[in-house]
Amino acid sequence: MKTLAPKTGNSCFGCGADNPLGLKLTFHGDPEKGTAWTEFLPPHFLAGGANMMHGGFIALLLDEVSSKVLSMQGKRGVTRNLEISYQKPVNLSGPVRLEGSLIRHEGRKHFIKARILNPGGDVLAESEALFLVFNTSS
Ligand SMILES: CCCCCCCCCCCC(=O)SCCNC(=O)CCNC(=O)[C@H](O)C(C)(C)COP(=O)(O)OP(=O)(O)OC[C@H]1O[C@@H](n2cnc3c(N)ncnc32)[C@H](O)[C@@H]1OP(=O)(O)O
Repeated sequence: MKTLAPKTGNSCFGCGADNPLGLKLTFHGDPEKGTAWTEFLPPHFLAGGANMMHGGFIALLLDEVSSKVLSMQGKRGVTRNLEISYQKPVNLSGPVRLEGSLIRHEGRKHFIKARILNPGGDVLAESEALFLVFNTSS
């Protein structure tokens, strides 16, 4: 098990310590299994309408936990493709869990699935992403 905490000098909206507007998320994961996860209480400024999270922020969270699957393995890459299925509203009144896992990789191309769950375990949104990694030769 590995933990990635926000670092000084990183202004990433999702995980950096130096973005005053950022979420400052800490992630956990298993590099060998290719997984990453976190749990947090979404702030209300992520709202879209009513008490629901904005769909763009849902995409951000899925992208973020997907990228952390790679970070856990010491890999650096960027999102080439992100396909999202919005299944239920993400309610802003309670905590959410983000989960990501590596499906497979073909050289620099890494295929990663991710999802957002409520405390009851309901899947609210899920995604499949293609990341292009810059520091792998396998
Ligand atoms: C410096 C580290 C910083 C690390 C910083 C980490 C920050 C992480 C933050 C969270 C993640 C982000 O939001 S990152 C920010 C959002 N993403 C970006 O800004 C990336 C913008 N896009 C790009 O820069 C570029 O498209 C790249 C580098 C990703 C790829 O360019 P490229 O090398 O020219 O390759 P490209 O032709 O586009 O396609 C790559 C391969 O994917 C295949 N491909 C494309 N779509 C699909 C698809 N749906 N399913 C299957 N395969 C696909 C193509 O056929 C091709 O296969 P083949 O012909 O090779 O076989």
